[in-house]
Amino acid sequence: MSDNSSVVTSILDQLSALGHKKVVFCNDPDTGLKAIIAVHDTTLGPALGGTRMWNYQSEAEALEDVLRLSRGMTYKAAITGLNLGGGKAVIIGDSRKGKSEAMMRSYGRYIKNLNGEFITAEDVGTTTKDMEYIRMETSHVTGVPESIGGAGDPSPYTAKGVYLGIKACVKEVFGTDMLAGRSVVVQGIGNVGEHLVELLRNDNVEVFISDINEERLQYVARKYKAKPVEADKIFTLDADIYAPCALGATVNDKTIAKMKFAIIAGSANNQLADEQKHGNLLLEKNILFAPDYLINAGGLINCYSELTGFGKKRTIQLTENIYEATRNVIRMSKKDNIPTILAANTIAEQRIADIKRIKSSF
Ligand SMILES: NC(=O)c1ccc[n+]([C@@H]2O[C@H](COP(=O)([O-])OP(=O)(O)OC[C@H]3O[C@@H](n4cnc5c(N)ncnc54)[C@H](O)[C@@H]3O)[C@@H](O)[C@H]2O)c1
Repeated sequence: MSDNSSVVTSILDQLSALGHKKVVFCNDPDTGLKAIIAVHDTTLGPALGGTRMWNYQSEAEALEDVLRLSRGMTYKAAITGLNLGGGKAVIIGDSRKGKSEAMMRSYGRYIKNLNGEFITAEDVGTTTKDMEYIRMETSHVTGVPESIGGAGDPSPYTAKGVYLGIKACVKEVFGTDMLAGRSVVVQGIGNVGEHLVELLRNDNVEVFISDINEERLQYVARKYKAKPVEADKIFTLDADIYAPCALGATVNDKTIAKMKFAIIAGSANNQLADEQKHGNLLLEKNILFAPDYLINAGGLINCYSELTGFGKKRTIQLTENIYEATRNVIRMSKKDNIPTILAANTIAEQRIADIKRIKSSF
């Protein structure tokens, strides 16, 4: 009895600590589905966030991930000016072997039961095909294939936003946003990473790449004339920019100590292992950090356009705003001598507070 109650208390404590509204645990033995849906905040609109499928070592690890990721979505939508709240979901399992139509449709039925409070899209380990299965059960899904009326793969827009975020940082550090002659390390050359490598190589940037998938590493290296690097060597490289495009928490005590980069700007969510501590450490080391949720919003913008019916032109316009939004955050960080992540959080929180106020008055 006491064991159980302490587990319940600790889960609810975790929700309170990050300000979550709701978490739904999905368990369907018939299809093997084990998922957690987290709704962080819905002040600005329905909570939209991708579904990640990952082989988590434990349920506690999966819960921690979904809580951190869903909070990030609230901030991402807020700073991007979208009328969306923040949510995220994780499915526990191996995306290469553990998926089936039945599992995805079962998961879709859990989303349906949330009556529009949560809307999903792809993330690491899920594809447009999975979104198509979810769509068979609920309309609360985006990122479905273009052939059935969706906005398709969000990754090119995410990569474009990251590229513009890099340019905004380069302008700050080097006085011009021309990228030719600069060097960038792209960690993780999956959907977003590959598009980013292409954009950078088109600008004659020297690009180093690393990925745990050796076959993919060699393929991308050949295709774009990028330079493969062993995973454990990247943090000591003498390059201008580090672009994390794999998983989170790669900016931590150990890696910061080795870094000689001038800029960190990539697509991975939650790059700082500890926002406060590592945001400050980067400020002290004079490494300019582009807040991840600000510059990787292109994919969310694409989903928003699908939801609202705005179309590609609007997606491109909103994605292009990322350059100026990044410059604004850098300006605020310099003026107040605070980490860029803190500046971005302040702008996002202010928008949420302002809209909460008008919604409560009439
Ligand atoms: N796809 C989007 O539109 C989008 C939008 C916003 C944020 N993101 C974030 O960007 C990141 C990349 O997304 P994606 O869609 O390209 O995912 P992906 O799964 O297509 O690619 C991730 C790549 O990282 C590699 N990888 C994993 N661990 C690694 C490690 N330790 N070192 C080097 N490589 C490693 C994988 O092998 C894979 O090739 C994720 O963190 C995701 O949450 C993606």
